[in-house]
Amino acid sequence: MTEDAPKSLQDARAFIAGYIETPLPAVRMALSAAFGHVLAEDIVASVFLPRFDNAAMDGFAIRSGDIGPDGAAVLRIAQTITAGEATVPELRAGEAARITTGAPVPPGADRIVVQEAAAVDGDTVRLLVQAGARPHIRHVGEDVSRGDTLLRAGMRIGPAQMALLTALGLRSVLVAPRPKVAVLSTGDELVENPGALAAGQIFDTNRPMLSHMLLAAGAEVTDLGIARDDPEAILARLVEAAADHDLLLSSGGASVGFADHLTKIVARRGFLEFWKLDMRPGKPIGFGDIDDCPILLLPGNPLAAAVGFALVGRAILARLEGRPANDGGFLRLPVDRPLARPVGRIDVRLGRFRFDPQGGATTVEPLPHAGSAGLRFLALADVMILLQPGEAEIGAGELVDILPVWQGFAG
Ligand SMILES: Nc1nc2c(c(=O)[nH]1)N[C@H]1C(S)=C(S)[C@@H](COP(=O)(O)OP(=O)(O)OC[C@H]3O[C@@H](n4cnc5c(N)ncnc54)[C@H](O)[C@@H]3O)O[C@H]1N2
Ligand code: MOO
Repeated sequence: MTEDAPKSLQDARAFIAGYIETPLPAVRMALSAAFGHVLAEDIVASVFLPRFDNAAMDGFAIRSGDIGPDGAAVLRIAQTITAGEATVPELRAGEAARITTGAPVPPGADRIVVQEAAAVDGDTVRLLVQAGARPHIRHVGEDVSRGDTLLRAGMRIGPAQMALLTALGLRSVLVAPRPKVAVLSTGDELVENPGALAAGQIFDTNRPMLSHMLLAAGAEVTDLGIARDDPEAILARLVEAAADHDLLLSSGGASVGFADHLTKIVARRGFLEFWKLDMRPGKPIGFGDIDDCPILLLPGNPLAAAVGFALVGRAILARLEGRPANDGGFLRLPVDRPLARPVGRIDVRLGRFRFDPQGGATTVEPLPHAGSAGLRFLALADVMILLQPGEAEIGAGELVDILPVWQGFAG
């Protein structure tokens, strides 16, 4: 580590933004396979949406000139147009076309009158157009014009982006590949579930937790299993994985105990860029590389591991995918009760949304802080709350930084 290695969370995130300068090389991928990936190109519309004028309501397409001064029109039903119709004859004066929502508007027609305002009698229809009634036509290009830049490189393809790209008719897109992340748990006390626990042993909870946090964040996960507290065994697994992964993630052995080997391993084989941040839980977080593959050392305490992943791990993934490491900062919500302010370091607390039944603002209710080894309240939490250090107490209603515990594809 160098003298000026980051000590604060903010500096650590800024460091990562600079450390991972270039995103993973972009790949062209079938649109159908691209869900969850981050765009590596701007998307510029090559078509208009809608592609043709179409009816916004079920009813009758007419010419406004046929409406009398009293708003009434009696017209001959000359054609029926359903959605999907390929060729539509022109609508002449005195004619109406029965039409369904989404069907192409016939040339000559300039408004749809809803069927609720129509009385059909054989092949004629009597329509009553209310003053100020809307024409109910969706015009070519009113949603998207050819040449519009719709999505920017760095945006993730979620369900709505998928719908838009599909509507444009794109077959493939240029995206960042999913970062390949290898996850290793370390500790002599750890046992895989299912399995039998002997005295002093516990189930490895960090690996399933972190793996699913990674998957939810859009990564591809390799399970490296559990390594004993043996530096050579740990190193061997990490070196092997470094060859074909974009990030290594370890948990446990990150602190100062005589059986904590991770920082020494990284410093020996690669370079330890930073270790120990001014925050709690998550203090012994470390970051460096092994054989040029970035490695994030997470503490063994489950809450500390979750906090470290949420605050530093997601920032690394963001950079690998070509997104900013600190997507516009944190969300802020008012806390529902006073809280002691930490001194000299960030305190990360767990919180739950409180929706006001009277329709007032949503607030955050801090959950009890039961130490960084606890799992119970993490399982009840919606968010992590970042309490910035300072003097004055945090008052009820004061805005605090929050970030989701469980984040689906959102940076
Ligand atoms: N003398 C000091 N002791 C400790 C310090 C310190 O500064 N000085 N820091 C404490 C803090 S803060 C944390 S956080 C922990 C982090 O320790 P390690 O990263 O070295 O983790 P371990 O010692 O291996 O384990 C800590 C704790 O977590 C349990 N654990 C580990 N891996 C898993 C897993 N995969 N699933 C579930 N639970 C796991 C482990 O059994 C321990 O109970 O160090 C403090 N100590
Ligand atoms: O980082 Mo440790 O979990 O604060 O206790």
